[in-house]
Amino acid sequence: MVLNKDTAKKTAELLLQINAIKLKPENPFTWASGWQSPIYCDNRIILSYPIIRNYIREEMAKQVEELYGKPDVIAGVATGAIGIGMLVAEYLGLPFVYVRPEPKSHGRQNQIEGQLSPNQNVVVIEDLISTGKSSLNAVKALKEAGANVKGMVAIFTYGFNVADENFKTEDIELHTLSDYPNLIQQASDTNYIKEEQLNTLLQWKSNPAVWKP
Ligand SMILES: O=P(O)(O)OC[C@H]1O[C@H](OP(=O)(O)OP(=O)(O)O)[C@H](O)[C@@H]1O
Ligand SMILES: O=C(O)c1cc(=O)[nH]c(=O)[nH]1
Repeated sequence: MVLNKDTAKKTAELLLQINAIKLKPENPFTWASGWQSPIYCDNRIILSYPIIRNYIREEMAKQVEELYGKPDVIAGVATGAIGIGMLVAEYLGLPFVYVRPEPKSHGRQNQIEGQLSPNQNVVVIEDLISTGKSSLNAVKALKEAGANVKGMVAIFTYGFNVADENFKTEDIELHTLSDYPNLIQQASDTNYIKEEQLNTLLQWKSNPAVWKP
């Protein structure tokens, strides 16, 4: 759920400006879920732009504070949200941990890196939600470590039903700076996407799990 319309529009505009939105309908991207997609939103690129990453950091930090006050710890979902999660934690003056997809196979065999104690209030930072599987896998690890997961703030969501259902099942609140409708609106207003590409994107969005070029 998008909390602030202006932030949603501005974030979409910035993602387009830094070419974080990639379109490849003829030779689709393979997503973490295994889905084939004509679009890829690479939020990692934000970290390469100091002014834009400061904007994203501040908007995420504001949402964390507005929704949850001061949690004890900020957790970033590895690897995409380690950088931005750390920036949000730094801005709020809070401790930071990051959560691997699975425990490391050597060393200390940690899945959660950093210091986390049972019963601490944690807000999770994620860069992007497709199915929500990666983020909720991190939530599961945090809960198993005894954390009190208050909710999640992410930069972008495609807003798929499957993700909504997954978050509902796990009883985790999700807020995002921007989402797919805002991105598409902004991309068509600025002629970033052509009509033919827009049609592909609309068709893909109606049934992404089985879409083929
Ligand atoms: O909602 P989902 O279907 O789980 O997909 C979204 C996830 O995919 C990306 O991570 P990726 O697995 O590409 O790894 P990375 O963060 O290490 O780049 C992204 O950073 C999310 O964590
Ligand atoms: O689902 C994914 O793997 C995914 C999609 C996307 O647009 N961006 C990203 O970083 N990951």
